[in-house]
Amino acid sequence: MLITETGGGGGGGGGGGGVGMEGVTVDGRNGKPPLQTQQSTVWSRRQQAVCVRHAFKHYGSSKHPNHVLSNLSMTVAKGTIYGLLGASGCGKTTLLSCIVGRRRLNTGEIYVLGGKPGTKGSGVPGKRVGYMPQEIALNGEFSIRETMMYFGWIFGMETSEIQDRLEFLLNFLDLPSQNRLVKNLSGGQQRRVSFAVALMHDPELLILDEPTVGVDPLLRQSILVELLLVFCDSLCKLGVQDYYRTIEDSIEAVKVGKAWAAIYFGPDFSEELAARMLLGRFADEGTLNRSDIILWQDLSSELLNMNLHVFYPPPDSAIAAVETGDAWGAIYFTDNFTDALVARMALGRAADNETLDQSEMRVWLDMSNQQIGLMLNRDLQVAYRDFAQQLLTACDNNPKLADIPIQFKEPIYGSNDPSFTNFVAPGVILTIVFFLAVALTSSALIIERMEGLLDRSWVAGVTPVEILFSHVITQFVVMCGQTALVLIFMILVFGVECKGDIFLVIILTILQGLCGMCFGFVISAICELERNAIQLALGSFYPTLLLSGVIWPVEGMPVMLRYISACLPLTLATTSLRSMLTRGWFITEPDVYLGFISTIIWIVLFLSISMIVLKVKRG
Ligand SMILES: Nc1ncnc2c1ncn2[C@@H]1O[C@H](COP(=O)(O)OP(=O)(O)OP(=O)(O)O)[C@@H](O)[C@H]1O
Repeated sequence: MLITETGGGGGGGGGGGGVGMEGVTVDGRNGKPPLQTQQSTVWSRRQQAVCVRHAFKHYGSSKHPNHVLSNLSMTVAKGTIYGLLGASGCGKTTLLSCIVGRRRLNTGEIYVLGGKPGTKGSGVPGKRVGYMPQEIALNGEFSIRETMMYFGWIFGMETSEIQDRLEFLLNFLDLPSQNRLVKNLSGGQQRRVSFAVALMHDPELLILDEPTVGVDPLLRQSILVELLLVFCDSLCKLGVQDYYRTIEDSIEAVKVGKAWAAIYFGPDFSEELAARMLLGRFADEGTLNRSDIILWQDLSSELLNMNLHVFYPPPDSAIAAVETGDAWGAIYFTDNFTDALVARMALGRAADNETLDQSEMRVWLDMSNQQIGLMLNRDLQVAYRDFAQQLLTACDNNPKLADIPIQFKEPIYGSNDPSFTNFVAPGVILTIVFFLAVALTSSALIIERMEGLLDRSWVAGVTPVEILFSHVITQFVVMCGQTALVLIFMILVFGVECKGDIFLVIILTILQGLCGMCFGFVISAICELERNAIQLALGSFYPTLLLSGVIWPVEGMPVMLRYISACLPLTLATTSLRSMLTRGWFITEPDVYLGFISTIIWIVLFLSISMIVLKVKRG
């Protein structure tokens, strides 16, 4: 068992000396006293619970390094409680994170339970260690029971086994109902749940990073007592299976070869040992004696030593009306407009310039809204054509003379009266689904990282692939719900036409959602803080919206921008969805399948980047 406590923090920490108890002060520089070093052979290093040799660790660049560990060596023997004492910021947490395989030393060696942390087969990170980080490192939305189930399953425990252990720990650590949510527990209760998680799988090495930080002296004492009970309990599991009533009987059992060791705890052992730890060097002789574990060992075999393990964001007024926004357009007819128009039609090519000028109506439009402006423009031309046709008919002329000499046949795709809604709908659907999914996942890993939960999972042996896929699977359900809502609203409520295969439309939309989720994971893996993730997600929204052909057709962009556009995750998918919705094309058309292919490529790319970033950060 390895425990850290900040020195001068009001009496915490391990007092020196005593059976199975060691206290050590960490670091080097900044005027803090260095650790004592110990010599040992490779074989003996592997026999220890923890063995650190010539450890050097700095943060920052090699030009301006912040040295935290400087030539530190320490040994924690199996079967001992080891207290790591040091001033705040001297490097205790750094050392522990190297021991549990979360960080690497710059130089030096670390052996944990016989292997090097992070190497194959070492079991560290993994279930051989129980780790209680300095932060609570628990998911507040889980109940105590769900928390234990979550970590129990990670450690490969059976549900029944977890339930038994849960009941024991609830009782042992005096925890409230297992159905209480972690976020509703008091600070001290949350710490004890965190402690229970570290003890859950009965690990060989228990690593506690300031288990009593932020708790009142009474709770501090009770946590220490609990620690000691765990320690005693683990000792008893190791070799002493028979219980003898008196010391003499126990010793006799060793003498006659019935037991390998006799362990004796005094009558007030737990309280005395807690007092010894709280008082440190001020503990009196009596407390020291009464808190000693008295051990008679048969050292005739190395076996007993080998098996000892311990457990963690206008013209006038008409034009004025447009200017003030009270009208979308102003139309002015000259005083003799009708006569001039009749003369224009009757005179034909003989019409003079004044007749031509007086026969024109003048229009001032507010074109700030392209859709309303273009619609008024089109409606005015249609109104003129209808009026001219009636006039020509009345004058016994062929009304077709009023038409412009172009025949628009029935369109192959779409209608003669295209709606802007049908043009933007595919892009809008995909943009909404994509960015809702980004919002869903862009902070997932950050929250876990900030709460310390991610660190705890790494130490428990969970891999980046497992972390990522667990998020993909759980968030996928929510994303499917969001996708269904968007499609139902767009098609059933806003009447967006769907001429293609609805099944393919749904698949492509879900794939885009998945793509958005994976992009969110990239953001969440890269960013350390939630606000950076929000800025990156929002920052990527506008360029994507403008360059993906969602609002402005890609064909209308400068050539350079078209290339950039083709490289965005939404562009080919939007073209594909538009082809399916308005043209009714099937997946055999390149415009359609390219959208699917590009989306899948983006998903794989985003997942790979997230995984690589997670792996690099974990290392
Ligand atoms: N990720 C990091 N990047 C850069 N510097 C860091 C990082 N983590 C820790 N440090 C620095 O390393 C030093 C040691 O930090 P560490 O958390 O190991 O200390 P500690 O002894 O556990 O402190 P405390 O008792 O206050 O928890 C501190 O100066 C800290 O600012």
